[in-house]
Amino acid sequence: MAGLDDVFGELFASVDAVVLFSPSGSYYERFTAVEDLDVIVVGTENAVGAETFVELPLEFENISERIRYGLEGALEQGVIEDGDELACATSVFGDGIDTVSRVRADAETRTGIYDLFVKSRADPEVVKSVLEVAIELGQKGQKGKPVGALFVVGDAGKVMNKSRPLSYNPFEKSHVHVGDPIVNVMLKEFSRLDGAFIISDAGKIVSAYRYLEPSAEGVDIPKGLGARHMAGGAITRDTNAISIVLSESDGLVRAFKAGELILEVDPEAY
Ligand SMILES: Nc1ncnc2c1ncn2[C@@H]1O[C@H](COP(=O)(O)OP(=O)(O)OP(=O)(O)O)[C@@H](O)[C@H]1O
Ligand SMILES: [Mn+2]
Repeated sequence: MAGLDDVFGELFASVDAVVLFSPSGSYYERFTAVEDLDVIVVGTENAVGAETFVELPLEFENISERIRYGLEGALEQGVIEDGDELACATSVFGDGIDTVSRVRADAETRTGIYDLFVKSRADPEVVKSVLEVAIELGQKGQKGKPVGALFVVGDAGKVMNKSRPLSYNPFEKSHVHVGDPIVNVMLKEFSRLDGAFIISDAGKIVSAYRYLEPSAEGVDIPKGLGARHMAGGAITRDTNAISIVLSESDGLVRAFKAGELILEVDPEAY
């Protein structure tokens, strides 16, 4: 007679690899002890020192997004192949892993998020820090009111050439970098004012209050978004920068690269 093991076992029978999302050390060890099993760890950091590790830029709250982005990174790194069957083990309710999803890797559903972090001109840590600032700003707003903000990251020289100042630049003679706690406070404070922040590949804040003047020709951003998003999208086609935009009107954080919308997250979900 077939038992539960047989029925649920189909979820992980003959998979090409097991993908563990942020496992504990002891949980991971148990998998490495299984013979002939490919184990991939996905997370914001490699806390278990896994041999095969794929870094997530942020801990996606939505499980299907988390899995999708994890597998996209795994595909990009070449640790899995298009069409592979994977048992993805994640935590949905508690601290520990409590759920297994069987997923087939699909190179066609590629979003480009992995490129955004790993293959941009800017340092991945810089991109991650700016995304965090935008998400935090989206959660808290300015004194409780929703705010918008536009961050252009990388290829700063060219971005400066395609923009002009709206006001004096408070970062003119400073050498401050994203990620410094004080800078995060400053960025949030200045976000009340118009224009864009320009940030270098290494994370130096080059300028605030920049009015972007990219050519918007051929840039296709979702309908309903206005000038901030258009400028933010277009500058990434005209230069090798990426941009991260917090919308004052719908509260979402979006990232653009090469003129395309790559990522859309709701700050309230973090
Ligand atoms: N070319 C630009 N460069 C820099 N900042 C801009 C540019 N165009 C607009 N902005 C900034 O975006 C703000 C909002 O503009 P707008 O409402 O048209 O954008 P939006 O895409 O609808 O963004 P939101 O969703 O935040 O309203 C402006 O007040 C200005 O500070
Ligand atoms: Mn608007």
